Amino acid sequence: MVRTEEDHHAYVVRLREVPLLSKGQIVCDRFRIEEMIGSGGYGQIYLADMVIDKQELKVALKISPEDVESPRMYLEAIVLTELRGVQCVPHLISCGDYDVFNYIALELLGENLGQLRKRAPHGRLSVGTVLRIGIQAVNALKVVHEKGWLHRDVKPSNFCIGHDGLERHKIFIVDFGLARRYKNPDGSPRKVRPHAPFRGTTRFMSPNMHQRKEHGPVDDLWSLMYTLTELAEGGLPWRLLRDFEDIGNMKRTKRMEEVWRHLPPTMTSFKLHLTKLTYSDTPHYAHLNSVLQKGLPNGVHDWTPYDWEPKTVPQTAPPIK
Ligand SMILES: Nc1ncnc2c1ncn2[C@@H]1O[C@H](COP(=O)(O)OP(=O)(O)OP(=O)(O)O)[C@@H](O)[C@H]1O
Repeated sequence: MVRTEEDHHAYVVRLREVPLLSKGQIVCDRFRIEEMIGSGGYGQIYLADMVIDKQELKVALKISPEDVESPRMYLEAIVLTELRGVQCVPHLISCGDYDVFNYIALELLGENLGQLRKRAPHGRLSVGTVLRIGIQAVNALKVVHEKGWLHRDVKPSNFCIGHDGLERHKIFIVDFGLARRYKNPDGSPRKVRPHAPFRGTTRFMSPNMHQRKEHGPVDDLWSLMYTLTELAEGGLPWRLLRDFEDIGNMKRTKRMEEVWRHLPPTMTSFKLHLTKLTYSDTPHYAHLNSVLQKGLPNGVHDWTPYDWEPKTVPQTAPPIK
């Protein structure tokens, strides 16, 4: 099915607003729908109860209409299968089809970072929280890249915190529907395409992606840098621009140091490292993490509560690995 741009817009609005499943509905004899907890351009996410061995487990059920979006969900299921056991990725419980939908059942997570930022005072998270998010996110991307995948849609709403308790101190990466394998089976990078099709979310994509250059691990890290900037500063300078080329131009010309009013000057080293990398280079993840670590305000440690956690977390809690 080919959709015009207006059709697609109407489709996305409908997906975001109108739940396709209703409370109490049983999906595949196993999942009882509670409520819709998220939606995007390609699907809806529900909180559901899954009955196993007479016990109930709360899960996230992501559904997507079985049409042009099917390949995206198949791809997501493949990537999540390969990433099973990786801590910063939600565990894939099962996948399949139901009625006119494809579905994947996932470990239930908490709110996404976009929601947490919008709810925070002045629409910003504290620097101590954002830099520690950055450290966890760099580690998460390192694992995904080492498994041979690029995420290609790194943005605040694609990171969630854990569902409850100490899990709310952890950051998970979600939505692998735009992922791409960039390594050959022997570990070498795949051949560079002269013209890489546009993928991801314009606001967060790297300057290279604006020029439709091949995506590499470095491009996910550019998107992470823009993600951290939005979380700490409350927005990105190009947030009101609509034109793809105008946004790309502003990314190339705007000095990020002028944008970082809350993030520390050490962020310059983060950006500098990215500017030196090309498609096939392996980023120096440990260097990026040490830059973020150095910028942490005095008195902020791994176990210091994040902005959304109660301030009563025991100060002796073990550091996050
Ligand atoms: N495992 C999960 N547990 C709880 N909430 C989740 C889970 N996975 C995703 N979500 C929520 O649902 C939202 C949309 O999920 P996702 O990005 O996977 O859908 P999408 O349709 O591909 O979205 P987009 O069009 O933005 O790429 C996320 O931002 C997050 O808030």
